[in-house]
Amino acid sequence: MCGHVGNRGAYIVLEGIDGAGTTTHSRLLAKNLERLGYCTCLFEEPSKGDVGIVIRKILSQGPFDQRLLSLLFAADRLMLRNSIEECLDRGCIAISDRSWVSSLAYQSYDGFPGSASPEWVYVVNRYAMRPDILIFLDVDPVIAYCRLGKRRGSRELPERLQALRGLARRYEYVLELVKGIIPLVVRVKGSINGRERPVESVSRDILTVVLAALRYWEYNET
Ligand SMILES: Nc1ncnc2c1ncn2[C@@H]1O[C@H](COP(=O)(O)OP(=O)(O)O)[C@@H](O)[C@H]1O
Ligand SMILES: Cc1cn([C@H]2C[C@H](O)[C@@H](COP(=O)(O)OP(=O)(O)O)O2)c(=O)[nH]c1=O
Repeated sequence: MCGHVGNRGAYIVLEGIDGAGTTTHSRLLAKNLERLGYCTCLFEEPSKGDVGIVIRKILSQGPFDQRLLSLLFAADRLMLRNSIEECLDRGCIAISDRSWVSSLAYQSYDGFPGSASPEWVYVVNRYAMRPDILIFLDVDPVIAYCRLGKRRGSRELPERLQALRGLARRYEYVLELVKGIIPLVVRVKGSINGRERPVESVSRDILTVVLAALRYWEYNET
């Protein structure tokens, strides 16, 4: 997996359990960086392309074999790769709502049918882009569960909370695994002591981390 640091732009990925705020904060990060004069491109996984559409349909229909999903997700992100590289070649910052790190966590969670080993998922994603910065939004599963309920306007099933807890544990394991692969892995608190944290505080923390890394890399390139 290849990284792109310095004057070729940077690839930043936001990760977390469902409801952690990856969508909200990838958009806010792009907006904040643009305001500071950086050029950005936003990506999301699953994508809005043909394979991404198939994945979303499968996800909406209930439990599905995770090994098959791993392959679909890997194909979807390989199709995104050219667009991400083009963005980086222009010296822009590519920001992605999720990456293969989601696959390591979700598709290896044994609460879903046909779960795969993280090692196999990693191999399947051999040609996926390696993020330069991984921001993990650390949100209490209960808070995420309540957010998901609000989003749908109804209470989520109790099994959903159990899955969120299981996925949070998978992420802990996966973050340890990727520490040696991704140059910068940062945990940002999306909730504190089981309480909501204002969106603005979280996005300020994310921006601070990203700017520090970009400036460090820019400085060390020249
Ligand atoms: N501190 C926070 N950070 C991000 N989202 C928050 C926060 N507090 C409340 N929210 C709400 O939680 C929801 C997060 O949704 P979203 O960004 O789609 O999460 P994800 O993409 O990780 O599932 C949004 O409706 C947002 O308004
Ligand atoms: C990228 C990726 C996502 N997913 C899951 C996480 C989410 O539940 C879902 C993405 O759907 P989405 O509605 O975009 O959720 P979110 O806004 O929380 O990102 O797909 C995987 O299981 N594996 C993957 O590799």
